[in-house]
Amino acid sequence: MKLITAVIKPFKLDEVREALSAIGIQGLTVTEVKGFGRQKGHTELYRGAEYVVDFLPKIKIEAAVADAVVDQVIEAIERAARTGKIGDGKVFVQPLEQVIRIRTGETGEAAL
Ligand SMILES: Nc1ncnc2c1ncn2[C@@H]1O[C@H](COP(=O)(O)OP(=O)(O)OP(=O)(O)O)[C@@H](O)[C@H]1O
Repeated sequence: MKLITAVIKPFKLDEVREALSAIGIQGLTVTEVKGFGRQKGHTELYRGAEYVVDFLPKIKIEAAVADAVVDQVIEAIERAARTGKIGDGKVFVQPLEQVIRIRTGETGEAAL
């Protein structure tokens, strides 16, 4: 299993969620975050307003997925979140040791 973390532009959240649902991803955690990439200190347009601050609002998405679908998930996020402009975000992939569904005690991929 892998934990896929993506940091995306907030207005892309719906498209990314739909793309992930379409390939059968059943669970997702979403957090409002702030961050910067290589364009630190530059301006970026966010909902019509220009930001000249270092930290820009972003959305962090976390999905625990089976190894077999990792590539599909990355492709779906890339396709849905890309505008081609700076700040489109990043996808991080980490090994995931264990998942436990608290209600049933199921573990591993059965708990995803
Ligand atoms: N190395 C990193 N570590 C942790 N978070 C990062 C890192 N790089 C980017 N992020 C997060 O991803 C968000 C979007 O990154 P961003 O797309 O600006 O990266 P970039 O490398 O500058 O790419 P681009 O040139 O397309 O803007 C940042 O605001 C930050 O929250």
